[in-house]
Amino acid sequence: MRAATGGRWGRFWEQRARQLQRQVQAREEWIVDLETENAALHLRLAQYQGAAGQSGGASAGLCSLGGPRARLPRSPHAALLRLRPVIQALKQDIKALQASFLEVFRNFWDHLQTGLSEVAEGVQRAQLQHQALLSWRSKAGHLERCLQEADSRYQLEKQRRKVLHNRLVELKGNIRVHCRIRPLLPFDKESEDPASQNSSVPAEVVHAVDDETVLVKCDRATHPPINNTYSFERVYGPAESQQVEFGDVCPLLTSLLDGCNVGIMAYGQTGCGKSCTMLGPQSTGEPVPPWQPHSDLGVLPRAAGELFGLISENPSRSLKVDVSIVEVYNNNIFDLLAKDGRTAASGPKREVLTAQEAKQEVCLLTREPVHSAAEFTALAAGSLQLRAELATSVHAISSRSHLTITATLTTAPARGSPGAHHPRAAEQQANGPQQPEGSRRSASGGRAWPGALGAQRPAEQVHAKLQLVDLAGSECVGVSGVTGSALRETSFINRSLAALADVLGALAERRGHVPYGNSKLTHFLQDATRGGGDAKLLVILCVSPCRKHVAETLRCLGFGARARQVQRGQARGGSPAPRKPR
Ligand SMILES: Nc1ncnc2c1ncn2[C@@H]1O[C@H](COP(=O)(O)OP(=O)(O)OP(=O)(O)O)[C@@H](O)[C@H]1O
Repeated sequence: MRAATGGRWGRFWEQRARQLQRQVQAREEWIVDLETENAALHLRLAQYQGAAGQSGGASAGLCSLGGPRARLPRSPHAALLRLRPVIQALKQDIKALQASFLEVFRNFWDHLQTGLSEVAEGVQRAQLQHQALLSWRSKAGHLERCLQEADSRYQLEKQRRKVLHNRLVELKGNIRVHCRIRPLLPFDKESEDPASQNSSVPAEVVHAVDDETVLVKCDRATHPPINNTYSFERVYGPAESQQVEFGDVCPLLTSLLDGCNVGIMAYGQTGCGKSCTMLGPQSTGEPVPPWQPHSDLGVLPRAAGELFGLISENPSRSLKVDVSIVEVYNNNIFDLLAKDGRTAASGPKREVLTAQEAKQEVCLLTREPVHSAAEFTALAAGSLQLRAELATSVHAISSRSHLTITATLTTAPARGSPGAHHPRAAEQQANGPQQPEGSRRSASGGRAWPGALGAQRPAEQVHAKLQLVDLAGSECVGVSGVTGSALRETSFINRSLAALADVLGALAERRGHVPYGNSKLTHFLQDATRGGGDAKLLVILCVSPCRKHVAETLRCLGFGARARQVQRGQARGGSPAPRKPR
């Protein structure tokens, strides 16, 4: 019983204990919640305190706006009254700020609008330009096609023109004579005797009547009157320029490129303008004024320019130009390019050899390759320094020799040509007879074909030759006043010129024998003067207008008239078949 009662009480207290334990637990949880809430309230309080601090600072700021003495009264109403003007001022400031902001904004807007419209215009312009570009491009394409067509037409016309040109040259005759009257110069007066100076006969007695006629009119008391007219292919008056004169020479260069040998020769009395015509005034020691650098150039530099211009128009032909320069002095031939430049005398003496087909060759003649007009002229100018000159009473720098500048045009050797495999045979073919041991350098010009004999020299084909000849002046010994060795020179000059006249006379009369061999000059110039064929010769008669030289002038014009009578056969290579345009 007691045990049962004790068990009942035990369970009761056990339950009670559990109940109390649960209550304690619930109270602890509640405390935790309260503590959490308390912490949250503390946090909010801190936030409120912070906000109150800021508004306190703002009101202090407002008070400071009112001035140093402004103090917020204790009553809020009074404080508001004191703050009102400040607030009004602030409002006005804000309005002004707003207005200036609006102004700035409006400006910005205007700029933006302008910028946008400019961009739009730019885009429109770019589109238009693009369209224009497209249309120009198509026009350019069209023009390019037109140009190509025009170019091929031009090439065709060029070929036709070449054919016509050659026919014209043939019709005019392969030997042509021009006459150039130089102006009256100060030294003409100085050299005249006082009696003539006072005479009523005009100082100028030679006149160009028109482009083809020259008149010599002179009535002197002690001489029979002269009233002769001569006709030539072209007559130049004293005022006509070097350029005009070259305009008539130029077509011969086209013939040269077509394969014809061309000779251009200045003939006349001493001091009447041969060197000036052929070489330009520099050759006479008179510098060209710098303001007229090209106006006075003679035939040589102009022909060199034209030659290389024509060669460059057709590079596929690969024409090469070799130059040789020779002086015929006292009936001896001197190679001016073989000169080593250190000795004062002329270059080595060369002899004329007559090779097969009666073609002349000068043994061991130096041939210097040139690649431009400038090189050509410089080479000629260098060798001119070596030319024999003398001062006579007619001309202060009188040339005492005949000068021949020869440009040989060669084409590259054909593939498989025998010469290409046999250098010695090629050498002999190009150079004529074999050279002696002692003179090997000269045979090739040293610089032109290094290692001359035995060296591999290609078998070139000679395409054509251009010979520019500045003859020594014929002169009347009485007028030129020369004596001693100069007299001997004059005699050689006059004899060689007489031999030239004889050759032309024989050609004009079609004699069986043409006396080329009578002088080294005529022998050397066979290529240029020989009839029967493949050469075109232009003789430029240079005459003085002066009354004192009238006798020599008449002789010179007579020579020209005789030269005009020479009838020669058709030029070989004169009418090439039209080629396809490039
Ligand atoms: N057309 C011209 N216009 C102006 N001056 C000229 C003309 N032709 C020649 N002369 C001048 O006449 C002078 C003689 O000319 P140039 O030396 O050419 O004569 P040349 O016939 O070659 O004489 P030579 O046979 O004695 O060498 C030079 O002073 C030259 O400048």
